[in-house]
Parts: sequence; C-alpha cells; structure tokens
Amino acid sequence: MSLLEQLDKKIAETGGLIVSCQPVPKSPLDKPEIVAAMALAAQQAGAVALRIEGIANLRTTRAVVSIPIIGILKRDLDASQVRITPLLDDVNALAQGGADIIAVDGTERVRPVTVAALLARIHHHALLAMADCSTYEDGIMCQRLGAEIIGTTLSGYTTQITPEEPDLALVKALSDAGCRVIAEGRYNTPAQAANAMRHGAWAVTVGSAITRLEHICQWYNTALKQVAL
Ligand SMILES: CC(=O)N[C@H](C=O)[C@@H](O)[C@H](O)[C@H](O)COP(=O)(O)O
Repeated sequence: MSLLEQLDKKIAETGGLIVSCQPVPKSPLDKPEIVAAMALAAQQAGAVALRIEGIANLRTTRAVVSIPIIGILKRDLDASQVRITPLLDDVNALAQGGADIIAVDGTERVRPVTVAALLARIHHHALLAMADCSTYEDGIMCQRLGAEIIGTTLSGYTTQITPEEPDLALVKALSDAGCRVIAEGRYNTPAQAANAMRHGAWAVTVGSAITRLEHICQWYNTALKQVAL
C-alpha cells in the first residue's frame, strides 16, 4: 500500500488530525527532545501525521515516532519572503533526516528556487510533496506541477492583515478543483477543524492550539482581561 493509501485508511478511521509540533522560537519548549515528546504524545492520542520543522527536531522525532512526518525547514532569507523550505539543499537535508512528506512554499513570490525544481527534488528522493499555498491560483499551479498535497497554510500570511478565522473558502475551492487539501492555519478549535473536513479537506493540521503554550495562554489572558476591564 502506498503512503497516500495508508493515510487515506487512517484518516477514514481516525478523522484526519495532523499535529504540527513547532514551538515558539526561543521558548523554553523549543528543544528537540521536547518537540519529539510532543510528537509522540500526539501519535499516542491518534494523530495521523506530524509536521516538524528543522533537522535536529526531525531526527529526534523520527527516532521515537512511527507515523508519517511532514518535514519543513524555515529560513529567513535576505532576498525573498519565502520561508518554508526555499532551497534544494533544504529538501536534501529533510529527506536525509527522515521526512516522509516534504512541504515547500508554493506561492508565486520572488524566490531563490522555483516550485517546479523543489518538487522535482522531493520526487527524486521518492517522497511526497506538499505545497504550502496562499491562494487558489497558487494551489492550482502547484497541483499542475505535481504536488500530491496542497496546503492552505499560507492563506492570510502573504498579506498585511492576517484574519482571525481560517480560510474555509479556499479549502472548498481547491477541494472542488480536485486537489488533495490539507487545511492548515488558524484551526484553533475542534469545531473549526471539523468544518474544514466538511468543506472537503483531506486532513487538517493544527499547530498553535495544540503545541504553542504561549499562544494558548495569550488567548486566555486576552479573554480574561476583557472581563476585568
Ligand atoms: C504561516 C506559517 O509560517 N505557518 C507555519 C507553517 O509551518 C506554522 O507557523 C504554523 O504553526 C502551522 O502552519 C500550523 O498553523 P496553526 O499554528 O495556525 O495551527
């Protein structure tokens, strides 16, 4: 059975939750052994896959979990706003580090390496490619280029203002167009994640609401402060 078929089966059985274990940078939780522990806990709690950033986190996590890992590498480049897996060497390193699926920025922004070249390198390693997209046009382009999975990851992050709600309309439009869609970005409640599946998502990735303690505390603090005012 191919990895996609295995995932199809697991998603049908358990509902399709992917857990992104990306601590806030410089957080006391930003340590490979803590990322790996969160990932193992997510696996034990029924996650179908994980999303892990960085090679040390990937290697440490790979050693303790058995479910598929979507690997990414984030970089701050001078000449491009593209942050997620922008370079061919990043793809090579993630493949060597044990990723099953590699996600790359799939937007049409100025970039050091084309999406086509990144996807070709992922496929050269015989891995699955996920394209993190911001718009319908990005998604369709990446699907045509051969990305097996289209993520709505970057919707709201290539514009000045990031909305509070997740982009369910984009999930629906891409799913209607025949893409295998991972809904990702601001699915902060179980109800929102379930709604993504109703809008045609193949699976839903949740990060902040499960693994970023500082964000969750901030949501509570904001709500509690409003009562105190
Ligand atoms: C825009 C961007 O760089 N997103 C990143 C991609 O890996 C992560 O910072 C997000 O946490 C992830 O996509 C999950 O989303 P949320 O944390 O909202 O559940």
